[in-house]
Amino acid sequence: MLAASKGNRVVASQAVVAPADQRCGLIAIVGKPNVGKSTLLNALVGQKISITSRKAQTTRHRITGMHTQGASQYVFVDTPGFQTIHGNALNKSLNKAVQGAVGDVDVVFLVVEAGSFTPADEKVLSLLAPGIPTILVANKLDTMKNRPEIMLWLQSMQDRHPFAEIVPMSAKNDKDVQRLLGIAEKYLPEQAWMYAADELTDRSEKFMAAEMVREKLFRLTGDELPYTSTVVIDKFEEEKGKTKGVKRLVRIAATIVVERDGHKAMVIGDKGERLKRMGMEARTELEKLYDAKVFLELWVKVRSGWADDAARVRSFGYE
Ligand SMILES: Nc1nc2c(ncn2[C@@H]2O[C@H](COP(=O)(O)OP(=O)(O)OP(=O)(O)O)[C@@H](O)[C@H]2O)c(=O)[nH]1
Repeated sequence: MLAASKGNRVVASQAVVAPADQRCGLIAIVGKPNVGKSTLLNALVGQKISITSRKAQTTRHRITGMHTQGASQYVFVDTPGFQTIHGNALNKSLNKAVQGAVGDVDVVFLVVEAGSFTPADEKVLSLLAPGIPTILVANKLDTMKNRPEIMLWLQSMQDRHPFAEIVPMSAKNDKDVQRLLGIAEKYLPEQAWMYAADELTDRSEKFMAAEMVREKLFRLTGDELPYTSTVVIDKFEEEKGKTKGVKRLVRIAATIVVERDGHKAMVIGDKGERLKRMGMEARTELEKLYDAKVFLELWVKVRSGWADDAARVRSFGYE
């Protein structure tokens, strides 16, 4: 129920935060293996979810989770390559693509074990694009008991690199995690949220499917179609790829609900051309977003006055 309680909390805050006052930024969590990146991510997000961004410029990232609190939305991205850095891979597979993945985030959390900074840590640090604020997360502080030693180490870290911040903490301590969020907040650009504040459920991909069809619907019908038209997802089923390297399959059936017969004809278009195009475009984009094979069926239905009918709206799953 973590997601639900979180959802309630952030929805409440959403009501008072105007888009002009919002902050939203992409954060890459990097570090050599076993320093606690996953533990930290899970603690920051509340639960691990997989969702992709609506923002075109972030398609190189896989969004692993987000956290919305007060006026700020933290969007955590995966950086393929960094997560698997070890041994020989350091020299072989660390290439420009990996660097690119962290080249356009707003903040980097470089996670290391407090009290230690090995050549592997150094390597990760050297791959970070200059100019992006990097917060050194000195994790597993709880395992270090010697205070003077910690102070000396922190000092040496300060001398080593112009980190934006150095945060000694434990990913297993909720207060520390909150403190990290507070410290990182000022590095999030002042811009509107990319996601709804409560978009933290496993229904996110389904939500994205409706959004995508809706986007095509309005783009391809121009201003003719009233905004009361909507998209309902009737079916969203996924089959995991059983073989390694084979993409999972997502089957979606969606209904575009319009108010009048005239609107239905408009959506379908001449010989069904428009509806076909909507389906094709939405499918292509969803395949990219989900990194999956997508089958998308689109239907159009007329529901006169449906938008005024609260019970019916509820039955469509909009509450
Ligand atoms: N004592 C202590 N242990 C921690 C802390 N954070 C993580 N760990 C432990 O460190 C181990 C590695 O944590 P992960 O979160 O899997 O580390 P990771 O960096 O994601 O590892 P890779 O997936 O190999 O890159 C686990 O056993 C965690 O329980 C911490 O703050 N204190």
